[in-house]
Amino acid sequence: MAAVTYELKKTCKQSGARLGTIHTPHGSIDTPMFMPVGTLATVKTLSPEELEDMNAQIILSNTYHLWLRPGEDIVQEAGGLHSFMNWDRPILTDSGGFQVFSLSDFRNIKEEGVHFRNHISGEKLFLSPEKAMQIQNALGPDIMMALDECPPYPAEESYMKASVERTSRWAERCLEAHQNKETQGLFGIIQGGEYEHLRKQSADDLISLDFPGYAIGGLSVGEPKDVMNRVLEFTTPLLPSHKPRYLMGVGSADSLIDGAIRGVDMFDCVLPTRIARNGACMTNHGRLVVRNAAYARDFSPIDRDCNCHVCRNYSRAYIRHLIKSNETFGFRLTSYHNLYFLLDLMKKVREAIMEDRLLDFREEFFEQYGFNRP
Ligand SMILES: CO[C@@H]1O[C@H](CNc2nc3cc4c(=O)[nH]c(N)nc4cc3[nH]2)[C@@H](O)[C@H]1O
Repeated sequence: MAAVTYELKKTCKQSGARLGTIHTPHGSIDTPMFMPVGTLATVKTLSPEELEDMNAQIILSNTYHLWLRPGEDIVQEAGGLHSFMNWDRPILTDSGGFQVFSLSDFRNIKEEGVHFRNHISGEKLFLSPEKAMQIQNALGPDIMMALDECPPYPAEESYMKASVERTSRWAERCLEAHQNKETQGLFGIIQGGEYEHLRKQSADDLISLDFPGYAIGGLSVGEPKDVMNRVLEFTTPLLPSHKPRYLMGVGSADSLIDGAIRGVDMFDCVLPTRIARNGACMTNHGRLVVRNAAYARDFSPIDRDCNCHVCRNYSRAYIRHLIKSNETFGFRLTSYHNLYFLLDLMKKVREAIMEDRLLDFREEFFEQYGFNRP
C-alpha cells in the first residue's frame, strides 16, 4: 500500500479546478488546500493547538534548515518531526533545493550534488540527492520532496535545459535512495521555467518515474503573475489527473484562486506569517497595514467579514499598539488571522468547486478585495 494516495472527487465544470483528498499516514487532506509553513519545526509564533483550531490540515517544514539546526539526528532521536514538534497531522518537507540557491552566497552545482556554505556558520557543506533523502527519512514527514535545482528567473534556455536534465537525473537518484516507502511518500518537482517544451520534457521524465505526486517548481521566484499563470496553463494538464499537483511557494489570495482554477491542489508560502510580523494583514477588502497611524483609534476588527478568534476578540487599535510596541502577542494575533484567512479562503474555494461556480467566486472575491482595481 503506497504511503500517499490521491482520491479525485470532482472536476469543476467551469474550469480546470478539482476536489480531491490526499490520504497520508497521519491523516487525510481535502484539496485544494494551503499549507502553513513551519520551516524550523514551528509555524512562527503559533502553537499546534492554534493551527488545529483554524483547521490547518498539513504543515510544511524544511530539510535544509532542520539539517543545519538542530540536525536531523536530534529530530530522529525525538521520534521524528511529529513527536519533536507535537503535531500529529500530516507534514511535508521541502528538500532544500530552493534554500541552497536562495540562501547561500556561494554554491557550486555539480552532477553529484551542490557544494555551498552554511548561511549561518559559513562552513562548507555538500547536499546530494542521497543526502537530502537521508535527512528526510530521518525527519519522518508524510511527504518528502526530491532534491532539485530551482533555477533563477529569468534563465537562458540552454541553462534551463541542462538544469532540467540534471533535476531529472537527481529525481531518479532520490527514488533509488528512498527508504521507508510504506510510511513516506516522495513527490517529484517539475522544472523548466517559462519554456513550454522544457516543462514537457521535465514532466515526461518525472512521470516515467511514477511518483505519487508532482510539484511545479521554479515559480514564485520574481516572475510576473501572468507568466506564472501561463506556465500553469500549459504545465498542470501535463500532470496525471489521478495524482496531487503542488505549486511551491505560492500564497497570495489571488494566486491561490488562479492556481486552483488551473488545476493545482496544494500550495505553501511564508507570505501570511512573514507579512504578519511586519504588521500587515490579509482581509476580504485588501491588505490592511494595521501598524499605520490611521488605526490608532480604530476599535473595529481587522476584517469585519472574518470570523476568526482574533477578529472576534481584538481591535485594530489594540493590535496596532502591540505591533508598534514590538510585543510578541501582536505578531501572534496578525499571524493567526492571516493563516486563518488563507485556510478559510481555500475552504470557500472547495465549496465553490463543489457548486461549479469557482469562476463566479473569483470575480466576486477579486472585486471585493480590489484586485480588479487598476
Ligand atoms: C513569494 O515568497 C518568496 O518566494 C519564496 C516562495 N517561492 C518559492 N518558489 C519555490 C520554488 C521551489 C522549487 O522550485 N523547488 C523546491 N524544492 N522548493 C521551492 C520552493 C519555492 N518557494 C518565499 O520563500 C519567499 O521568499
